[in-house]
Amino acid sequence: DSSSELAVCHMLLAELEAHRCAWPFLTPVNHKAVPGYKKVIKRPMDFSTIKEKLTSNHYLNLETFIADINLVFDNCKKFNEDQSEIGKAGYNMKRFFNKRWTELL
Ligand SMILES: Cc1ncccc1N[C@H]1CCCS(=O)(=O)C1
Repeated sequence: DSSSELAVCHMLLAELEAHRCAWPFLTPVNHKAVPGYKKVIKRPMDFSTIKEKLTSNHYLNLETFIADINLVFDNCKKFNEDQSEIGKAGYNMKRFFNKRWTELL
């Protein structure tokens, strides 16, 4: 049911935030400090924004939550070179997330 799904979302988000490769994704990208980001990335997303949406009951179910998590990694892949530090962190986080939520299915 949706309350247990939301408990799963909280748990997954906590694990993502605790991951050693989470540092690029913990707060919104400062588009004033990152040239081109505002123009290129149409729907910015980060873990702190997801936590705020989760705690304010914005997510109706697991799939809307997973969609925002994947937006974080899709934005990362679009903007960052694959072999950059941030690009590699995004790839590691995506692999970790996919492994964890599929284990919960
Ligand atoms: C995810 C991402 N994509 C593109 C550029 C920057 C970022 N993240 C930044 C978040 C704040 C700290 S940082 O400035 O080192 C990295």
